[in-house]
Amino acid sequence: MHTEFKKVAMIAHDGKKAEMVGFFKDHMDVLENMKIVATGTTGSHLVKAGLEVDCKLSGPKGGDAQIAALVAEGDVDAVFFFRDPLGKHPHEPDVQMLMRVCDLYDVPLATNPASGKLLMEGIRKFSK
Ligand SMILES: O=C(CO)COP(=O)(O)O
Repeated sequence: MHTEFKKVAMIAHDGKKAEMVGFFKDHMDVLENMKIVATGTTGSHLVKAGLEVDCKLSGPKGGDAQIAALVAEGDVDAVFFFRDPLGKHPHEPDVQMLMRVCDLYDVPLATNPASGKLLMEGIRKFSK
């Protein structure tokens, strides 16, 4: 199991971006000690909220696939992916692939804010 958290990925579907920004601000104390990578549009929102973020392509243009590749390479230690279960996503195969790769490599994946909070508390504990 992952006990060292150096880099996390943050991704949110459009209907969840506001919640992701709030979540990001609420956990600034943990995140400021970490590298952050994000899909393009999510990342641009997070940059505005105040931290350095490595912004990949937008999700529908391949951003989820880029983050999946980082997970497969062992370069991402946890994924926060706030999904919108009511939305339609043209890149659903990429979304499934990212989640599958997290399961394949046993990388923690939080797909909603409630599980995100619990994962962040775990990261906080291991980072002490
Ligand atoms: O589509 C996404 C996740 O599947 C998110 O991508 P953006 O952050 O570019 O909107």
